[in-house]
Amino acid sequence: MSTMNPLSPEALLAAPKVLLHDHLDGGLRPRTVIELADACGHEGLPTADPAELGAWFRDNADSGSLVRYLEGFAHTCGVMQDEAALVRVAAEAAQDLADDGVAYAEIRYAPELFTDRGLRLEQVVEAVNEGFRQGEAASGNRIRVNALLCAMRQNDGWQRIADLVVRYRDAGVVGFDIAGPEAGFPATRELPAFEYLREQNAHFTVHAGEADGLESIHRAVQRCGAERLGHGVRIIDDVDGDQVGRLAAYVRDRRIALEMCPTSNVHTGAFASIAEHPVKRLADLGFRVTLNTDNRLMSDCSLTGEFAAVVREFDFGWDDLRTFTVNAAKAAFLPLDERRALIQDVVEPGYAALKG
Ligand SMILES: O=c1[nH]cnc2c1ncn2[C@H]1C[C@H](O)[C@@H](CO)O1
Ligand SMILES: [Zn+2]
Repeated sequence: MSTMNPLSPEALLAAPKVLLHDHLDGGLRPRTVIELADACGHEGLPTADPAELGAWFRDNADSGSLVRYLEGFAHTCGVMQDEAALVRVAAEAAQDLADDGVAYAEIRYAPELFTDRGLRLEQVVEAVNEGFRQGEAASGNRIRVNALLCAMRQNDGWQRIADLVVRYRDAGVVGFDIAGPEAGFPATRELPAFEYLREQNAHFTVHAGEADGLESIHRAVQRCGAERLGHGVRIIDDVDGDQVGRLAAYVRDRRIALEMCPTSNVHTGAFASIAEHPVKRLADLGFRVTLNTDNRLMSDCSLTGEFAAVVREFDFGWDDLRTFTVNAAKAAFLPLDERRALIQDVVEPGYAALKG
């Protein structure tokens, strides 16, 4: 650990960060949920007090079950059913991440969840893009944001979302994902959507190895062709001490990024505590580990906070945090020149300055 510059909260906030796994509908400001609910007539919020509502989301999320965790999204998606709301939520997300020291983010959402009041999928994508552009500008362009579009694994019609990803590939959408409950909804349920994306040379990540085990990771990587894994934490089940099994070795050797979200993983019951999280073991074994937020509202977290939590628990130093950030920049769904520029012009100088 560097003794030159302590890993203070201020220094961690200032460190340039790259965020690959953050859900738009999991990151609203509590006050915005309340104001939008008022404006659109969404009923059933447990309280109209922002601090209490934030605590309610957190308590609901900290349930030990992914299915329970996902229940909180009814209240965020419920208030995101018109274009103005989507623009606002997306703009605020970009600003909040910029204020958290995030230089580049890929924010994901499922367009089909915002069509209850008649919006078309294209209107959803365009409104969210507009919000990201507004948020970038409002932050003084301290951050750049791209979108990932999710299909919900329990719903049919993943191909429609894959089509949107290809259609908007030059307009701020850089990849595809599937989200929602893992158990009972394998990633191979609509395999042709992934085959289509590969045929189109489009990028995708897959939520796997969070609630379900190694077989879900095997399906995502070997059947679907995932370039990154959402969470992927159960890959640790294929590791015994320093013995790395065949699937884990494949994931490590192909540099398939693990989008790890420690606080969220504790809330959904993947691990009992951050201390039991495999982030350090996997990093030591050479996996392409990245640190992420998942759902900033539901898990009451920030990327700076996730950095602080793993520093506290595992004694990571500046070099480790720089490695996690470079890993994320390398795994971003950006063209190679832009990934290199992010690393050389933003990440490396930022950490060099902080390290002292
Ligand atoms: O950690 C997660 N695992 C699986 N699905 C998730 C997770 N966090 C959020 N989601 C779901 C709920 C959202 O409505 C959806 C799209 O952002 O993705
Ligand atoms: Zn997620």
